[in-house]
Amino acid sequence: MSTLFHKVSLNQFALAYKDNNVENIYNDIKLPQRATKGSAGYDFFAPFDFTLKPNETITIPTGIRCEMDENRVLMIFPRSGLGFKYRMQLNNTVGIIDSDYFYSDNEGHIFIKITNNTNEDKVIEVKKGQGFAQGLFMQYFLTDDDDASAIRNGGFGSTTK
Ligand SMILES: O=c1ccn([C@H]2C[C@H](O)[C@@H](COP(=O)(O)OP(=O)(O)OP(=O)(O)O)O2)c(=O)[nH]1
Repeated sequence: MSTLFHKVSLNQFALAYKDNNVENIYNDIKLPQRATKGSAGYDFFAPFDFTLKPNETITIPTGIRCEMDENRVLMIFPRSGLGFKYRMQLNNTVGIIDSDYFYSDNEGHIFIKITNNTNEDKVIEVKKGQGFAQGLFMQYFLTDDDDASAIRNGGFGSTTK
């Protein structure tokens, strides 16, 4: 039984983050953490600075992968602060990280895609190390006649034929 965040390898991170400075950015990546004893969400920290003008979108390679038991799922939500102040939104509304994603060829690298959906013309500025999304672990259940047996490899529609 385990539930643990890990970093993806430097090579894997470099496939998604193409920059001369990739090694420094990678070394500074922090594993998600809860802010307080009673917090439900593990904050995901920005690996680098980014700015989003109104209606702009960015896909953040978090550098993080998550190992968890088969009956768990990690759900990614916005942090309330950025949502309340700026209408920052996840493009998929909620990110679903499946337990078998960890074993994908991409090491289960978690991507978080967000958009500045402001209706007040606000610019979102997120600094490296700032929490910009949060992940919640949940338990899920199966139907009595469930017989899913396919093996996942990859994300975002990889199991859709
Ligand atoms: O915001 C997200 C959402 C998903 N994923 C990864 C983890 C997840 O296990 C995988 C597949 O996501 P999901 O099941 O939501 O996508 P799908 O479009 O239903 O594809 P699939 O057929 O691969 O299940 O992509 C992310 O990295 N970030």
